Amino acid sequence: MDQAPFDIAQTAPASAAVTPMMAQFLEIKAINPGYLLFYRMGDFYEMFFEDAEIAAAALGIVLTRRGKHLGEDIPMCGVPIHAAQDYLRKLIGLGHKVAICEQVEDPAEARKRGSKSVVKRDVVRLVTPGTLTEDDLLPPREANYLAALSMLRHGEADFALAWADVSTGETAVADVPAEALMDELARIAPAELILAPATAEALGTLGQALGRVVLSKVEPDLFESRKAAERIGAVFPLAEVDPTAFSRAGRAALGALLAYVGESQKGAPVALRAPAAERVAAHMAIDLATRNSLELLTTQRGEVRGSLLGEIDCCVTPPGSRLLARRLAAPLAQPDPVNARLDMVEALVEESRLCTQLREGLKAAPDLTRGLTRLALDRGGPRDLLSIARAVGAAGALAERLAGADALPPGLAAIARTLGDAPAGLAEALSAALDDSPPLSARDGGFVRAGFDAALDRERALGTETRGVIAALQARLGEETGLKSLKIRHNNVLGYFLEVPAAQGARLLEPEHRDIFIHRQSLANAMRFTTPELAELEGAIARAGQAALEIEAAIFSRLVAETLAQTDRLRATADALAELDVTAALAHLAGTRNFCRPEIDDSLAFAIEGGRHPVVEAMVSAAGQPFVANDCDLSDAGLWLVTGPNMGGKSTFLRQNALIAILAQTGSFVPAQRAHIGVVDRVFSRVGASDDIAGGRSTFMVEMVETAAILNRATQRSLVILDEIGRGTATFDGLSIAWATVESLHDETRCRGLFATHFHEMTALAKTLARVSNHTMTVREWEGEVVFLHEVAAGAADRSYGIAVAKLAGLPETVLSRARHVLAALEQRSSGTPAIVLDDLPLFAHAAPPPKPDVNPIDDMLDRIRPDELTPRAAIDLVYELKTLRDAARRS
Ligand SMILES: Nc1ncnc2c1ncn2[C@@H]1O[C@H](COP(=O)(O)OP(=O)(O)OP(=O)(O)O)[C@@H](O)[C@H]1O
Repeated sequence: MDQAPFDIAQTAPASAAVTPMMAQFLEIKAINPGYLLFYRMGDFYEMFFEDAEIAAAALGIVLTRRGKHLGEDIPMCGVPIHAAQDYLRKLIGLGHKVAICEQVEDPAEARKRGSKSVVKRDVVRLVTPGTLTEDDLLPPREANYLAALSMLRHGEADFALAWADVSTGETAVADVPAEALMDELARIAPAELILAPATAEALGTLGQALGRVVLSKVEPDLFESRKAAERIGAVFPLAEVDPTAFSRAGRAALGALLAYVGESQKGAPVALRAPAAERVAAHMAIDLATRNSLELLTTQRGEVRGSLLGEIDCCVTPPGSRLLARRLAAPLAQPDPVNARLDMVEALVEESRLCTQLREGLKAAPDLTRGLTRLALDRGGPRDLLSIARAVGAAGALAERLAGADALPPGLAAIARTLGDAPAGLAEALSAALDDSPPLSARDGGFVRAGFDAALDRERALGTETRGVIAALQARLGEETGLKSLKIRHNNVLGYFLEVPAAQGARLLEPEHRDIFIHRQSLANAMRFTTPELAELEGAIARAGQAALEIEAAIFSRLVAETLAQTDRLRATADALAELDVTAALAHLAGTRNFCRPEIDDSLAFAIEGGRHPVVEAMVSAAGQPFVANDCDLSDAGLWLVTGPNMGGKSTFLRQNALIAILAQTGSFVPAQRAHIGVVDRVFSRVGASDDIAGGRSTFMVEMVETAAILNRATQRSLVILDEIGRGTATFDGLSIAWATVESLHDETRCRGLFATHFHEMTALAKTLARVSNHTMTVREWEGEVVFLHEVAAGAADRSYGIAVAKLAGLPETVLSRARHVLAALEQRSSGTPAIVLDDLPLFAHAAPPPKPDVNPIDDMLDRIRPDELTPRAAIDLVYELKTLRDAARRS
């Protein structure tokens, strides 16, 4: 511990030059710009100057002042070490980056250099949103990506992205054409994106659209592609990763990523896996607006609950959930790999007993990847080792279970082989050595099983025996001194000591005892002593404890080394476990939610029978209502114009078809009776009129920019979902834009599409455009009320029932009746019948409110009475109240 933690204050008079500690602080701060410096002082991390102001405000902790620097007070705040993790989580969550600066020498060493010398400190770790490895800083079921974006103005690719989840080691690289950049970033959704300042500038305001991503601008040097090759070579063996296999931009991005991760871990090895080279075209492209509108991984409020992922995630392990999220974010774009996944799911749908058993078995498999990474970074503990042992054990059992099944599809057979190849010997060695519930950290010992190591058992026995001897000593000294209340106790400050009540303490200071009892401390009620014999026993316990700790530390290191030597097999095991979990979860989902296997091929089919929206269905059935399934056939460039009342279910219908395509290409069964889909290369889903105030674009501007993106980028293979495009401007402008958009999608793009609109005029398009057809959400009118049937039928709606919906929403009757009046006039005008022009309507002359209905207050009260719920007392009160009402009525 630092002996002079506050020497900033002690040795810095107003006029003084910079103190040695302040000099050290400033030097470390200068080489870590952009980071809040957690500066270790004793049991606290302290922050100074602007860091203190930022952290105090962010964490809601007290900002104090301590000492002076160049005549000014130094703002300071601090967090205790034991709670540092919580504060770190908060700061990182707010997008801050933190440099952890520890004391890196024993204070005794510093003292040898002179009483004023400062303990050496150094930054041991940079904590940034993208480089977290600690379990309590990471949500277990979500990946946490760090991405590096490189930009080449000339060359093989415009941009390249390299990204990694530092906590699991998963790494990937992809060349990304400029037009696909935002889609890819939306897919990966990194927590932190590193880029050179020039790249940031080129992105301009696009960067803002990335939402919660923390942008870390770094030296352009980091992206130098020649240095990158060296860095790649230093981290991965050439046999595993050939730097020349990547494009120049890809190398630059990967090199920068490795450099940044290396720097953040400060000398610990970069524990990443050989990067997978990803092809952008291999995935269905889904841009950010579509992801948001379809609420794929999170809702628009940023919650998993209520999103598609939240609804379908039945995985029983966190790595399974992470893999499912990754797949859902990047559905495949070729039929074969999709069908291979579907074969696996189908096999488990058909073998539901096997599926249940596998899911049970998977529950026993802890998350081994994150533990493995922590061990590689020297940040792991005995619990991580035990998790690995248990996961491998579970893998073995699952492999056996799979081996018992016949005719597994190739994907499941491969999983069975990998699981069977899990390092069982290692798991046995770990389980034999480790206690069943070991502590988190190896530092305190106590995690090696009794009977595992003879030398350790001996030292432990010595400690235990000596404790027995101490108990005997207490009894003997009590006898010898005649002080029955004499007790031997232990605390962290004094170690072992004898304690007697204060009144009896004086006896032990008398000459006959003085040679044996050495006074240590006087308290109000007690006096504390030691004896040479006790000191010796204490020494023996400490030596045995120390020796035991050293033996345990050596065993731990050996086990870690043995585990890390199996890294490749362990990672393969982890991958197979996650894939099995996802497959079994999708099979379970298909079985419990009545999903069907989609037929996926190269055609341009899009034929859904009895399709449902998985999230709305769950919501509606939770409320005890049935969900109405609907067909949709857009095969061969069909465009459906969907009209119908507000609240009729148009948006639900549109989105459910996009979700069915996404689920199908993820390799999942789909909520439908039958589905035939020719692979979709991109899905666009737009809802008219949502604004982007933060991005500085008006409602209508957003709508038009997005419509332009669709018209420019959709292909014949795309699926386009447009929900009320054109509603954000004057009726005729909106109608003409919507009209022209549908024509262009029909004639030029020739994609499959669904278009919901309240512009009934557009239904005329079906007469002129061959593949446009009209569909409507059916309603029934009953006693002046509208009943939504949620059924899609051929044909066009004749009205929007907006006023009926407004009534449901509780608009006052005066406003409703006025609206009906205006509507009738407008309808008359547009149908060309006798001209009531709008000017004729007394627009601002409100109709008088309808007279209040005549309610007799006595009847009203009687209606409200529930006799069975009345106490005798309340009944009497009621009789009085009724009489009062009757009297009042007579008077009026
Ligand atoms: N197929 C269905 N079966 C049962 N209930 C449904 C169905 N579709 C929609 N609903 C219910 O109707 C509500 C409104 O649906 P939706 O938002 O799709 O209507 P809409 O026609 O798009 O309305 P608006 O034009 O006002 O945007 C949903 O929240 C859901 O509760």
